[in-house]
Amino acid sequence: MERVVLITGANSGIGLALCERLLTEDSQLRLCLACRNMQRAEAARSALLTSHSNAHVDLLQLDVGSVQSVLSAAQEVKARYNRIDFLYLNAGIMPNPQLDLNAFFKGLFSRNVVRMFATAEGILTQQDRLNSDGLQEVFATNLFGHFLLIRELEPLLSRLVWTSSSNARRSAFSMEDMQHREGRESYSSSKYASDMLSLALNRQKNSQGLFSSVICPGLVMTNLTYGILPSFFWTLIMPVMWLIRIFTNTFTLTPHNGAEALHWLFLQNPESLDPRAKYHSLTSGLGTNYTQPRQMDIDEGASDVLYSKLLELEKEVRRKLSEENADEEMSAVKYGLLTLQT
Ligand SMILES: NC(=O)C1=CN([C@@H]2O[C@H](COP(=O)(O)OP(=O)(O)OC[C@H]3O[C@@H](n4cnc5c(N)ncnc54)[C@H](OP(=O)(O)O)[C@@H]3O)[C@@H](O)[C@H]2O)C=CC1
Ligand SMILES: CC(C)CCC[C@@H](C)[C@H]1CC[C@H]2C3=C(CC[C@]12C)[C@@]1(C)CCC(=O)C[C@@H]1CC3
Repeated sequence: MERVVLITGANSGIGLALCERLLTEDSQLRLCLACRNMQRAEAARSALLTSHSNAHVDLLQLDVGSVQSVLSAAQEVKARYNRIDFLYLNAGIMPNPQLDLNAFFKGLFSRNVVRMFATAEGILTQQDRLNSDGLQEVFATNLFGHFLLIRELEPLLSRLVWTSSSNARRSAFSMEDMQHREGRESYSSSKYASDMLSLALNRQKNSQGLFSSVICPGLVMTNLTYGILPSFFWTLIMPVMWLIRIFTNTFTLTPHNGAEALHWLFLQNPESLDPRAKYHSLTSGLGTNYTQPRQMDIDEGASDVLYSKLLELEKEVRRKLSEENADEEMSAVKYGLLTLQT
């Protein structure tokens, strides 16, 4: 039977590499590339069809950072498919990243140097902003849009896989400020929230046949990392990166390597997976790829609280949206009446 796989943020980086790997694994697959920019989506589709000429590759317009776009895209998915075998929640952003060079050089000579290279703890901050839905952009894109998509598509779903990060950190997340309006680690906070949400989804939905997993791709050279340091700089220091890989297997570096755990999960029976584990893509000093589960630092109770808070926020945004739509209808009627009178 043809399996249907939907991938958000599939037009570049790890998402696109995953598409390549899945098509190589199963040529009968129906892939749906959910992207915000259709030109970039078309380019990705062409690239995939060059290497897999008979592949079924569909495109879906989806901006996960916009409530209206998620709701419209979900309608479209329901019209097109009667089930989604795998939903990869991969789209993500890290806007305006700032590297603290002082902390980086201090870290180089500390006991935490390997940890710093693996997680970027203490050396990376971001500047976030409000989007047009009145939500923090990083939270909306990396977490809430995906949550809404799952809620809309729930009856069609069986497997969810989140692209999280080693940068996800408990101390960056606050339940009182889940959108991270206050701090400067919105990326870390959103990724920790996705880890929690995955656990909550497993607790709430496993009995109904829905399973969720989280992965960490390691440090990968993509548009996201080129936003932290320019691509020429990364190319320049590539020999150093290969050297560092001997000490930390988290420097996966290529999108293909980074997609290792995403691909590995595609081959696993969901019942055999640990809902409290994050599955890491790792690459050894000799360049061998493998997947390793590592326990996440998460409370089950807290994950349930986050789940309820997301449900509340969902209600609120839906109410706001229907009020806005009603207002628009009213003014259209008023405008129509006015033009009729004149
Ligand atoms: N690179 C790394 O080292 C690591 C990456 N990750 C995570 O991996 C995931 C993939 O990122 P990566 O491949 O590195 O980076 P890329 O920037 O190459 O890929 C991100 C993808 O997400 C898409 N995207 C961003 N915002 C939206 C949106 N609002 N709606 C729909 N799609 C959107 C991008 O589309 P567009 O091209 O239009 O911008 C792009 O296709 C992210 O979740 C990231 O946080 C985690 C750990 C490490
Ligand atoms: C000499 C070089 C190796 C210096 C590079 C220093 C930093 C730019 C990087 C060290 C650890 C990296 C890292 C990320 C970005 C680049 C570093 C901060 C991520 C935050 C990228 C996105 C993620 O999700 C996790 C990565 C963790 C490690």
